Amino acid sequence: MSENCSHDCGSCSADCSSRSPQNMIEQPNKESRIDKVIGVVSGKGGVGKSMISSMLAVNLQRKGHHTAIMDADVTGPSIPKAFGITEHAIGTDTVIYPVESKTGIQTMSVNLLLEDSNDPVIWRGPVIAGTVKQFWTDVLWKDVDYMIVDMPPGTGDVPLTVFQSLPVDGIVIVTSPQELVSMIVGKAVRMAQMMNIPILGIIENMSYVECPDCGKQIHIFGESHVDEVAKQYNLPVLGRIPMTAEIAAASDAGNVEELQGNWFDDAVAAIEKLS
Ligand SMILES: Nc1ncnc2c1ncn2[C@@H]1O[C@H](COP(=O)(O)OP(=O)(O)OP(=O)(O)O)[C@@H](O)[C@H]1O
Repeated sequence: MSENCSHDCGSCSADCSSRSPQNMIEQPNKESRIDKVIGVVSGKGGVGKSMISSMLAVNLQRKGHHTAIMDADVTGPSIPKAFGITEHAIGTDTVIYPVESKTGIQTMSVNLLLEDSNDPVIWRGPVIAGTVKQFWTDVLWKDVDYMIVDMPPGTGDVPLTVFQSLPVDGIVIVTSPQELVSMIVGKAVRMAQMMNIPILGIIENMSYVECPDCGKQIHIFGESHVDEVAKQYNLPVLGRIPMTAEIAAASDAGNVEELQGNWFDDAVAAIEKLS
């Protein structure tokens, strides 16, 4: 325990004996039902974490599970755009209702609450972290089998809040071949261990480009090191997602629910095993 311990574990990440993460878990809205919560994390921005979060939700929903996405990336919210959601969330004095995507995935994002979704969110860390907490406590999540939480990149205030306040059942780490994979995975692993949260595995995005003529996989960022790193931390690789024009176009046009492909099968199976 730190000499200056204020006994407020919410503002401290020290791995000490007096930490009891379970005690800090917030209660969801009393009418919500949320079974499993899966966090999607990455070491830095732009590796495709939001795209992967969206596709995990899309594939789980396709398999008949009631699915939700919480966009905890408050300053860089991308979920409504990926799903083509333009309406605002509505609420009463006591609850906020999530907005449903075309296939019925329940979504909540700060962009659904802003008057103009182009407005920047210029809030300090504790306000952002408080917003994410409210997404859990004040939103009425109806009958959710799997909630995917799209985390902001890194290991800052908001991931810490999510890990401490939400009963996260597992995390998926997203990397890309050009990242310093070993260091980034190492940090995510350590954070999850400190919070006692299981790691389901690693997904490598933008792994390769496939030649449209011969089908050869071209590793434009160089050979991947994800296998070595996965072995080092004893984690499975849950997917290698190619860089494709279809993926880019679908997330830009709000059509992620129309994307086909079996790239997420292993990750979905790992999530389903949580039940
Ligand atoms: N496999 C892929 N193939 C093609 N485009 C992709 C792929 N993955 C992601 N993209 C595109 O890259 C951009 C960044 O992706 P995304 O928003 O999911 O990243 P992110 O890691 O969530 O970023 P941030 O954390 O900065 O919000 C998006 O325009 C997305 O459509």
